[in-house]
Amino acid sequence: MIAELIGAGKEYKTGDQTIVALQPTTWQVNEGELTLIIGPSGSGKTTLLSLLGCVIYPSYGDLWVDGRHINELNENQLARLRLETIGFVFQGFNLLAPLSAEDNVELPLKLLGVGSKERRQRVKKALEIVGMTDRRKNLPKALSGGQQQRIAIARALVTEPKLILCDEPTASLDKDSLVVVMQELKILAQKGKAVVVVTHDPRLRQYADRAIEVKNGMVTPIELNDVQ
Ligand SMILES: Nc1ncnc2c1ncn2[C@@H]1O[C@H](COP(=O)(O)OP(=O)(O)OP(=O)(O)O)[C@@H](O)[C@H]1O
Repeated sequence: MIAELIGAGKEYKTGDQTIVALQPTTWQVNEGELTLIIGPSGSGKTTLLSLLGCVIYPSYGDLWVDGRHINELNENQLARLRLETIGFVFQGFNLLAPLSAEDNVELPLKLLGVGSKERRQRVKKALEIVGMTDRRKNLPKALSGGQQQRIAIARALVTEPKLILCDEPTASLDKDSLVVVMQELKILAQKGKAVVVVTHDPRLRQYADRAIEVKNGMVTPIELNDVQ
């Protein structure tokens, strides 16, 4: 198990209003699995992903990621944990426009203080895994959406994170790119990573090992066949 919520939930206070974004939830994320998070807009999916990503603290309950009790860590410790343990892939790719593909992939390693020789080796390997070696010198704008997402996946995996969190990773992609990106994420799960994907797209169920549904802030496990 890489992450565990024990009665963990989140509420937001805006003015005198309190919004329960995620009700108390007990749930585990396992290595070697690709898990889908589905559910209607505003139901709490991103909130759940943000908790797993150690981007926000739970308002109640306990959150454990990679054996660390998140409730007890300060912001700096969380930032370090994110950098070392978690890879993020977003719908909008979030690549830095002035940097080449390979410089984007290299960035997290620089932030971690990895030496230049090892950085080069790891960037090379990550680009090979996503099949983007020949486009490594390109700026993001010279790449298709699918290619940019593959670079974003290389950036997410270059630090060898145990947990890869994806927020609508295929939403901006055509059908062929969707297949390539999901096959890559599936292979990462088969190699032992925990991969969690928030999606509205029922086509992704064929790549998943399990699924949960979030509705009105409530998390319920569901059968993959019922993903729609
Ligand atoms: N920072 C915030 N401050 C106040 N309310 C918030 C905040 N973030 C989320 N919420 C509220 O919490 C609820 C859950 O939001 P969340 O973004 O987790 O839903 P979602 O399922 O990811 O939605 P979508 O599919 O539209 O992205 C919503 O009612 C949202 O308005």
